[in-house]
Amino acid sequence: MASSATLTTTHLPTLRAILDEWNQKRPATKGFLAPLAELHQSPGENASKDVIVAFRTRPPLPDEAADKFHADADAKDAPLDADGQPAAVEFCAGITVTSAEPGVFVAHVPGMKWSGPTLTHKSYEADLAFGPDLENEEVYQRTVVANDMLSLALSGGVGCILAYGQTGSGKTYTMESVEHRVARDLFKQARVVGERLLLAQGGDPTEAGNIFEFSVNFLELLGKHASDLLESTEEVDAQGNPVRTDIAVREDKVGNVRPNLISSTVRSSEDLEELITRALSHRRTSATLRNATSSRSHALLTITIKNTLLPYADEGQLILVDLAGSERYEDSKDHDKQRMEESRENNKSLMNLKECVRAKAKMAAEDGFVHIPWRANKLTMLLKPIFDIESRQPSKAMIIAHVSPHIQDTIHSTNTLSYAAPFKTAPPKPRGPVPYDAQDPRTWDHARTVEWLTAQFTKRALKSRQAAWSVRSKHAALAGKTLKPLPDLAPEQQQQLDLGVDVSKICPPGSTGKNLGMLYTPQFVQRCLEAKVGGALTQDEVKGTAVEIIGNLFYLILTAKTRKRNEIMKSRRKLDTADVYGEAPRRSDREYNDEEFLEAQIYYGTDWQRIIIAAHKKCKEEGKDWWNVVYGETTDAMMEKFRAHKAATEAQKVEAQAAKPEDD
Ligand SMILES: Nc1ncnc2c1ncn2[C@@H]1O[C@H](COP(=O)(O)OP(=O)(O)OP(=O)(O)O)[C@@H](O)[C@H]1O
Repeated sequence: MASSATLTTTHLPTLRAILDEWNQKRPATKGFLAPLAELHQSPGENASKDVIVAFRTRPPLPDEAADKFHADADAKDAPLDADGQPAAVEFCAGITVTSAEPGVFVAHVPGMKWSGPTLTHKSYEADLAFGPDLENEEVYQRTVVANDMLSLALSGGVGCILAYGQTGSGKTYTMESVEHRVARDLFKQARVVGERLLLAQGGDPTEAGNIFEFSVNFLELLGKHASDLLESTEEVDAQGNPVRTDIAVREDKVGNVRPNLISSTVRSSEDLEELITRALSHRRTSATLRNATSSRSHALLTITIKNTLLPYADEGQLILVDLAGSERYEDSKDHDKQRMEESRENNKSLMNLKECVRAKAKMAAEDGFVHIPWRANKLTMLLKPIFDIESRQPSKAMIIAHVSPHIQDTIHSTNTLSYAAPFKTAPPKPRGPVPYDAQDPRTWDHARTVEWLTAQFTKRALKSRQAAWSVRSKHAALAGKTLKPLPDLAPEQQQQLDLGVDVSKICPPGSTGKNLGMLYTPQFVQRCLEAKVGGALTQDEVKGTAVEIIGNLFYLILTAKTRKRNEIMKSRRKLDTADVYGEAPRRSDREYNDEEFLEAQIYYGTDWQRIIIAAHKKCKEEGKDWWNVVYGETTDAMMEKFRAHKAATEAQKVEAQAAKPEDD
C-alpha cells in the first residue's frame, strides 16, 4: 500500500483537485463569536472553564511546499523547470478551518482506492481555532486576555499556557509572542488590580505599582535533564554543547516542587523583556549547537507574583510552556542512542501531560474526583500548581495545539489534533441544590453562611476582648492590683459585640458558601475591607482576620472534598485483578489490612493496574511464578512506597502543627 508521503508526492495534482471540489461544496467558515474589539465586554463561556483548548495552523513558508515535495525519495517524477531544475510546487492544504469558535479544524487525509487517490476529511473540535491568517496579537487577545490569565495570576491563582505540536508547526513562534506580550501588559494590569485593592482599604492608589513583587525563572527540560536557561555559561562539552548545571526536580518535604533555579526579580516591563530575550537567546544558542535542541526540549518560563499587601496569601504564578516537538516513532528511529532516549522521554512526558490535562478537564466539568498522575514525570511535576487537586489556588490551563498547513504533514496533524481535542469539555453545568452538609460550605445557603461568618468574626472579637483584658490585668498587676476575672459572655451578649465589619456586606443576599469559596483570597480580603465599620478593627486586623477566615473556609471545603472522594472511591468496585488473571490472592503474604490496601490503590490510581500488568508481562517473558512470587513482590514494593509516602505526609502534618503559633 502506498504510504501517505508517496501519495502526496505522486498524486499531488489529483489530491488538490479533490480538495478544491470539497472546498466549493462546504459552507463558509464560521468566525469568532465576538469581534476582537468587544472581547472585554463579553467574557464568553470559555472563561468559566478550567481547561481551554485551541488549535492553530500557520501559513506555508516560502519554498516549503517544494522542499517537502522534493524531500521525498519517491518524488522521482518531480516536474523539472526549463533549466532542468526541480520545478516550483504549489502548496496543497492539509488543514482547513471551518469554524473559529467553537474551533473546528478539518484534516485532509490522503488515501488510495482501486479507483485512485482519495481524501478523507476528519473534523476535530476545540474551543478556539486560529487559521493561517491570524496575527499573533489576536491569538494573544483571544487566549490570554479574554480568559483574564494575568488577573488570575495577580490575584493569587495559577495560569498556564502550553504550546504543543509537531516540530516546525509554530509553537515557538506563538509562545515567544505570548511571552513578549505578557512582559508588555503584566505591569499595566498589576497597576489596575493594585489600585482596586488599595482603594478598598482607603490607601493611596498611586502606590499601586509597588504592591506586587515579580520573580522569574526559566527552565529547560531536555530528556530527563533540567537546566537553568538564565545560567550564563562559557563552557562547552566535546560536541560543542553549552555545559549547564543539572537541576534536580523533586518535591520538597512540604510537597512543593521548587527546583533550585536562578530567580530574578523584575520591576518593569523592560526588565522582564530583557530577561526573556536573554533566556531565549541561550535556548537558541543551544539549539544551533545541539542540532535543533529547541524542538527536543520543553522550555518553562515561570513568573511568580507576590502580593506584599497580603503576605499570607498564596503567590500567583504564570507558567508559559513551549513543549518539545511531538515525534512519531518513524521520525525518530534513525536517531542515535541519546536522541532516541530523549525522544522516548519526550513522548512519555507528553503522554503523561495528556493524562493530567484530560483528568483536570474532566474533574472541572463533572465536579467529580479523578486521579491526576502529575508525580509520574518531571514535566508534570513542574506543573504541580495546575494539577494538584489538593491545592486551593484557582488555576486555569490553556493548550494551543499547532499543526503544519501542508498535506504532506496530515498524519502528524491528525495525531496532534486527536491529542488535544479530548481536552475540550462543556462548561461546568449549573447544578441543582445539593443536600445540606454542616461540614461542607459548598452546601450552605445564605443564612447558614452569614451565621458561620458571624461566628468567625465573633471568635475574633472575643479574642480581642480577652487580649485587651490581659493587657489591663498586666497594668493592674504593676500597680499592685488584681482585676476581677473576665466574665464569660452569654450567647445573647456575644451578639452585641462590635465585630468591626458588616457581615451582610461580605455575604450579600443571594450569596452562599459556594460563592465565597470561589473567591480568590485577595478578592475576599477586599470585600472584608469594604465591609469594615467603626474602629473595632484596624485595616491590618481586618486583612489578617480575612485571610484567616478564608483559609478556614478553604480548609473546610478541601476536607469535605477529600471525604467525598474517599467515599466515592470506596463505593467504586475495587480494582479486581481477578477479572484479568482469574482467581487471585488479594495481597501477598505480608500484613496489609483491606483498608490500607484500598488506600494504596486510591493513591496510585490507574498506575496501580498499569504496574501490575507490566509486572505480569515481564513475569511471562521471564517464565517466573506469577502469583506466588511476582505478584507478592510487586504489591510489597508498591505498599512499601505507599507507606513511606503516608509516613512522610503524617510527619509533615505534625511538623506544620508544631510550627503553628499557639492559640491565645
Ligand atoms: N503563524 C505564523 N506566521 C508566519 N510564520 C510562522 C507562523 N508560525 C510559525 N512560523 C514560522 O515557521 C517556522 C517554524 O516555526 P517554529 O520554530 O515556531 O516551530 P516550532 O513548532 O517551535 O518548531 P520546533 O519544535 O522545531 O522548535 C519559523 O520560521 C516561524 O517563523
